[in-house]
Amino acid sequence: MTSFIKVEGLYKSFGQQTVLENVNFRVKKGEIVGLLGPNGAGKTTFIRILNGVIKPEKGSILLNGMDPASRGDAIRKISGIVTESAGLYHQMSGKENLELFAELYGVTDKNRVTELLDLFDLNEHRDKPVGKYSTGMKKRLALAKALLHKPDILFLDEPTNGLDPDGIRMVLSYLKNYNQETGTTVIICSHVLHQLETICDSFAFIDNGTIAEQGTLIELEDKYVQHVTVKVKTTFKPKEKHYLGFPCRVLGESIVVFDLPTKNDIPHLLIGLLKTNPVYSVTIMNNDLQSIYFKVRGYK
Ligand SMILES: Nc1ncnc2c1ncn2[C@@H]1O[C@H](COP(=O)(O)OP(=O)(O)OP(=O)(O)O)[C@@H](O)[C@H]1O
Repeated sequence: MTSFIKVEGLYKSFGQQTVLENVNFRVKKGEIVGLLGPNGAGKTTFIRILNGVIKPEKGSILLNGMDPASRGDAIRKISGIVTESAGLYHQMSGKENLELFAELYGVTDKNRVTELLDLFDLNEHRDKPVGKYSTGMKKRLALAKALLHKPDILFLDEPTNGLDPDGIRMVLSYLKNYNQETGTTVIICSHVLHQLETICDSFAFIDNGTIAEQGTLIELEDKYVQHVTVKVKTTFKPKEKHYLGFPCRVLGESIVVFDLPTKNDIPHLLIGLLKTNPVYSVTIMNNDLQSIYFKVRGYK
């Protein structure tokens, strides 16, 4: 399949500081990609380069067949961006903000503003000044603003910062639904890994200015998680520190933790346990995005 975004050998420095170094990155159309990395890794810089706001020194970039460095205006016509500041006018109402930006973006569809106010549950607050909006409402309005011109690609820099768990769930589910309904490609930067895990199709890890790893959770798991720790809810109570040769320990009432060389040993363990005891659940404890993130970064 051809890539919607293809980056090869990208370099960017600010003065003496090299921020991005030999970045290679690919995204398929319609994918939601999580861009992860520690503070200062270069995520925002990378997004600004992809969106044509700043230029790299070296490397090739094609986004929908266009080079952002020379075709920034064309790229921004097909992209939406949500950053921390969001660029909303606080003295104006939500509806007035969207109407103003719709005009600036040349949106001709007269129903688009109402459609987005409905989609993001903001209709009730449409006439309230944005300065009086809650953080969650502002985030939803920023997303609505970014989607006014029906972009093919959406760049989101920390879209759930400052939101409570309800707000986070709401924003992420809007995003996922929107992506599924429209096939919009989404690049999302966040430090909250368990949130990304629920909505992203694949992940790219930026470390020391380069993409240290990119893939789906299954691909990353196959590469980084060989040894697995499983938590089993069962009435089985081990009398020894090993069971069927696997190290085990009691974690709490009806929970036993087993260390297995690979996930292919899980069926063998379960068949053994089920001969004598019921098993209510089995959870792998070390194959989540956060565990993989630390492995990619070289932590044990
Ligand atoms: N306009 C600029 N001029 C000089 N240095 C910059 C500029 N923009 C970014 N940097 C530097 O580039 C490095 C990467 O910054 P960037 O904002 O891209 O990182 P980030 O991964 O998005 O970080 P965070 O997770 O904290 O948002 C930092 O050291 C930053 O100080």
